[in-house]
Amino acid sequence: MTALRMPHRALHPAAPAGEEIMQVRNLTKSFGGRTVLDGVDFTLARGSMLAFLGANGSGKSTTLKCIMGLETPEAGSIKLDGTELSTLRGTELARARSSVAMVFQKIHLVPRRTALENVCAGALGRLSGPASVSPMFFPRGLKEEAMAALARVGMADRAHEKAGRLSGGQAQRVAVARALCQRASVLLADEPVSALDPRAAEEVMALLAELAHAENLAVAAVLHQPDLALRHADNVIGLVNGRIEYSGDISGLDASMESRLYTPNRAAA
Ligand SMILES: Nc1ncnc2c1ncn2[C@@H]1O[C@H](COP(=O)(O)OP(=O)(O)OP(=O)(O)O)[C@@H](O)[C@H]1O
Repeated sequence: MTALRMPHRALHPAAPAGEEIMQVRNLTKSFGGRTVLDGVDFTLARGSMLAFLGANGSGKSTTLKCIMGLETPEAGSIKLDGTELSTLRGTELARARSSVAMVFQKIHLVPRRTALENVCAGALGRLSGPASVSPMFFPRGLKEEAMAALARVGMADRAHEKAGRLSGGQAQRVAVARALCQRASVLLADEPVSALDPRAAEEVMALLAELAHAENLAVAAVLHQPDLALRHADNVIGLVNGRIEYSGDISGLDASMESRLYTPNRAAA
């Protein structure tokens, strides 16, 4: 397993830790007349990691999809850096969205491209001309930035390996490096470690927390394991049937709260 090597210097100078970068208010979404998100409120702050917990179907992924614009909420407000996303169109919306990166459970790397090329692809939103259509034309500065991002996640020595030859944990770290190369200030992770073995899962969670704190990223991760949240997250949103059951510091995630979040059909009873 590749050792994590993390220089302390931040890759991109950022705003002060603790600054609220995203405010979500009254997020409401239904599918086929069934409400799956019911007035969800939360804030993402730079320099901290928020974990979304809750039983299957409680609305965790739908929350992230609404933020990413992959689902359209019926009501609610999503403000990024103070700007309501639903008021933006075209290039303004694209620019705002490019500051939000996503990491998925099924790692979306191009397997026949190298780790370095995959990381460079994080910058596609700001490239133009030939560089935007072929890795052959990626500028040297971008490759240097991508190498720094790979070093940041402990993967510099695998930069020229095809992504398809990496282990799940290594591939997920490359996906995180791609988000760094996107220069995102918000990193959303939907079950980022569900497909990884326990040790790789621990390493990737530690990496996400370390990046949140050292790079001043606002990280939000959907997790299925409360113990991972306890070890790595700063704050928790606990959902039950699309409603917030718990919102606050990780210290409030005790055994009684866990049982409230995971008792089958509790809210439906
Ligand atoms: N595109 C869709 N069409 C219809 N129903 C959907 C759709 N997406 C999600 N749902 C439903 O919305 C509810 C919330 O789903 P969501 O995926 O957000 O839950 P989750 O908490 O992420 O669950 P899991 O832990 O199983 O991934 C579920 O009942 C799900 O079946």
